[in-house]
Amino acid sequence: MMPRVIWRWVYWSSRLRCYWPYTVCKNARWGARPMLKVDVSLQRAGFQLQVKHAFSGTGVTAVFGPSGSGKSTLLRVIAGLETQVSGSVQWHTTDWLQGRKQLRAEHRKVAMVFQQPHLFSKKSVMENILYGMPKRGEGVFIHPDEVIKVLGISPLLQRYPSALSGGQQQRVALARALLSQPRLLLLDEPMTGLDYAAKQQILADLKKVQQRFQLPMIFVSHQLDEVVQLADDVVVINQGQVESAGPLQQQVPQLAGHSDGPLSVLELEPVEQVPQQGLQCWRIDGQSLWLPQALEETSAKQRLLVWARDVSLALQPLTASSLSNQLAANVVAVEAARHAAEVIVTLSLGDQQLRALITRASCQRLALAPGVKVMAAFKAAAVH
Ligand SMILES: Nc1ncnc2c1ncn2[C@@H]1O[C@H](COP(=O)(O)OP(=O)(O)OP(=O)(O)O)[C@@H](O)[C@H]1O
Repeated sequence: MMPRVIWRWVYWSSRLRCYWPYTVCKNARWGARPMLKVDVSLQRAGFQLQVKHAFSGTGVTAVFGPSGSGKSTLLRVIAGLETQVSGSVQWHTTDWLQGRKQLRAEHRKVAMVFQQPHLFSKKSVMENILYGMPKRGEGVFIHPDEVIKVLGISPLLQRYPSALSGGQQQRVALARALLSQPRLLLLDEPMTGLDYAAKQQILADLKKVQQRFQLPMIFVSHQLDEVVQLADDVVVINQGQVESAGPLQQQVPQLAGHSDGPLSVLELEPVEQVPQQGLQCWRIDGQSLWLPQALEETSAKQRLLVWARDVSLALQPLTASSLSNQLAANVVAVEAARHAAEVIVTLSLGDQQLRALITRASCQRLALAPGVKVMAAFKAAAVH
């Protein structure tokens, strides 16, 4: 009989996720709280990359910025694919770059997924995904069966790349990257050129991969919806330098500065309620939102990108309106917008913020000021 004290220890330590086999396995795989420290410089004709940043070694980091700002170059530096770089890149306690001395790309255990899937045309999907996998069991933490299941690619395994759509090819490239057993996954705009449905599928796959394998990811994008859906942290790059960096919610104003104007990112709680007429119910600040059903049903929290220009405000609930989603909120601040005739009204929804871009004239007519209660309405946008 195991003494009661040991049972208690096993029970509580596993509840607190500090049960030793868990801790040992996790640390053996990723190291305790790994971090990627980058301090590099790279000179090209008409362009200089000068980046100093400590990337989180967990979760998903988005590298966001305008075209030509150096996002892909930075990813290639991390992967070890740029020879003309100097400085330092350190993964946890291992130097990948020191001065001009580089650890070769294949020794970094980093996998990269590019805009183009680069599959072997003469190999089947199965052969493609097993291509970079270590031969024996050593160091194999991600099993092919699991990847096939998570990405739902079993019907494709016997096909050849020429018989796959662009989205399917990219999912195969992702499977191959995962089976190379990387400690870090780099994604360089993997959804470029895909249609809406294929893009949503890849986004859903990446979320599942992150949840299932807990693999740290850095992905490059200049698409705001991708960043909002995937990223825990955001690094904004401009003209080869880090302009700002931090958790997604903190970076919302910087993201707005490089996109189509002010916006909000709302965190929605799922509600156990049967979808009605293709709409699914979500909860925010104790209020309901009905939004078009996501591609895949989920019981997890979701993020919703709301453009401030799509939010309208009223002092009373709107009736006889096509706008079905209305939320009661409080005005927190009224600030000048880019155009002199407009203002940005920041509202609080519990501990979250929603921004509305309205005309200065409307703001005065409604006498909006901090503390005023309003109804905020916006068109239902799909949750992904
Ligand atoms: N192989 C190369 N040789 C010379 N210059 C290059 C090369 N690749 C990129 N550049 C230049 O380096 C700069 C940064 O390019 P990079 O591809 O990293 O930007 P980016 O932010 O990823 O852009 P995009 O979002 O358009 O892909 C640009 O000025 C680009 O023209």
